Amino acid sequence: PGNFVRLNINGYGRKKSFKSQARRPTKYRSWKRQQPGGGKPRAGADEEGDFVAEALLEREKNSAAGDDGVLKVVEVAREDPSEQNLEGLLRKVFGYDSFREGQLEAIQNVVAGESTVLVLPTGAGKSLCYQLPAMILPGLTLVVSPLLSLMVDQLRKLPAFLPGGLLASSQTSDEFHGTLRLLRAGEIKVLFVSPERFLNEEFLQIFGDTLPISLVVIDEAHCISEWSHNFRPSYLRLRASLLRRKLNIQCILAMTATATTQTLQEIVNALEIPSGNLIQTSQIRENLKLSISMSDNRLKDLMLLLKSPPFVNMRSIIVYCKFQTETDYVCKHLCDNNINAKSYHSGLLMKKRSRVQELFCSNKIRVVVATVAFGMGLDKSDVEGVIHYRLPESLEEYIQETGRAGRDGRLSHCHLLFDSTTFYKIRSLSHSDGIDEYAMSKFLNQIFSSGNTMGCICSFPKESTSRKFDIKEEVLLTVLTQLEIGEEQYLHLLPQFSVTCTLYFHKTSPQLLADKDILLRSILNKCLK
Ligand SMILES: Nc1ncnc2c1ncn2[C@@H]1O[C@H](COP(=O)(O)OP(=O)(O)OP(=O)(O)O)[C@@H](O)[C@H]1O
Repeated sequence: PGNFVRLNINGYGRKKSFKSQARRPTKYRSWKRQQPGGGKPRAGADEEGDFVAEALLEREKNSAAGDDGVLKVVEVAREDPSEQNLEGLLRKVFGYDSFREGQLEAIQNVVAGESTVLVLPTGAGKSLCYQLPAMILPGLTLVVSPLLSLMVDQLRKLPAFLPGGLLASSQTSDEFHGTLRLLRAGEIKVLFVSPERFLNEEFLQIFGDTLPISLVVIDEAHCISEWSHNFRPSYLRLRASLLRRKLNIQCILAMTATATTQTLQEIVNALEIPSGNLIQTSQIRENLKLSISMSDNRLKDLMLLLKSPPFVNMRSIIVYCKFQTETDYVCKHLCDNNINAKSYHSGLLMKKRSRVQELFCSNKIRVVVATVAFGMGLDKSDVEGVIHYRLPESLEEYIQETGRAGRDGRLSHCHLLFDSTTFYKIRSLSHSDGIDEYAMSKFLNQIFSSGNTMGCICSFPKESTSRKFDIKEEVLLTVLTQLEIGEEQYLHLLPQFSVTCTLYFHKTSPQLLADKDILLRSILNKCLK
């Protein structure tokens, strides 16, 4: 007693506590061991680690299947990126006969070093538009992606001959340095990065002058816009001026399936993309038949829908719900009524989620009842039906989710169960991102109060700060990010972390140490004593 303090940086966290020096359990420990030069896989590696490890293992198998002819085709396309030569590369490496609409133009732009926005519908083949250039371009291709599961999925799908790596915020220092070694050895050509990690000091130090970057790809670029359905505050730092200044980036490829005119404008402005370099094909999916019905009893209507044509004859259906509990509840109801269904949401263990996805992809489950977590990165071409059990919160969200159906081009059906209670709830929530001047000034006061002047570090537990000022966590982060990236840099955001740990002080008391070290002092201020 008296010589230790429990830190709970976010006001909540893992139940386990870790003594100083002890390595905290990692999501990716097994990953590093699968990398060239790594050791044996760890017994009991955790779920997400296994997932990443599998992706890398699969890639290793793929790369063994490469052949010398590829290098020749790459060389030819590099010398002269004509349609014919790029098609040669497409056939040799990807096994496709021809480019789809928008692909060739995007690839030729990028290879010529021209920043481009690519708006293609879901499943139209956007990934190819950076994968193919990455083989030709001399430097590294960086891909910023909003979700770890998306990054893992894309890493898994990289063709042989295109070695990839991944940097996400939850990696340990060992894993980070493992990827760094591979990068420096030139063993990584495409690097996936989370937006939180991108452009932070540690990240910038990696590059310096030694690792030239040929292309930055911003996947799901609509996350840049505060008006999009999926705004991510950390995407705000993705601006052309910053990229140029900090990493000497000249060419950016922004990709999205769903962007309104306003969102597109924000993307183009932030990334300084010339107006002529917008490639957009029709976002209308002609093969999707959309329908809607008013419903006072959604569970009953869902059952009816699934038991009547056209849904009764379908092999693959996704039912989208809003909440995890709703997902489980609806799924149980379907199973009780002899419908072969499984639920999928981010509350399930990664292993269980992969299993559900696998069973669905191999047509062993007919219906997946899921939250929005199921979909991004799902590339099952023959999903025949998508049912919205709840109203989506925006049109873009609806387009993304219905976009999972009919990726093979065959006629597919999407039905929305509309109920007025959800509608009014969503309508009132749509104003909840607002923030009044009083709350804002109280929050700013706390950040810049006399104790927190220049050169000081302060930390905010997200949950309690959000409660205290009655401002949503995402809005808080948006405000902080704006203070960092505006014309004047008022503060510098350090990476977020959420762990609970116990520190033991053996000789000097924490208070004495705190007098000498501002970091320790501000950490101690947040501790549960
Ligand atoms: N030129 C092509 N010819 C045939 N198939 C292609 C071609 N380009 C891409 N594909 C295939 O189309 C599928 C969808 O591609 P991809 O995952 O890149 O789509 P996407 O546009 O990123 O979709 P989403 O926005 O839903 O993630 C993949 O299976 C891919 O292999």
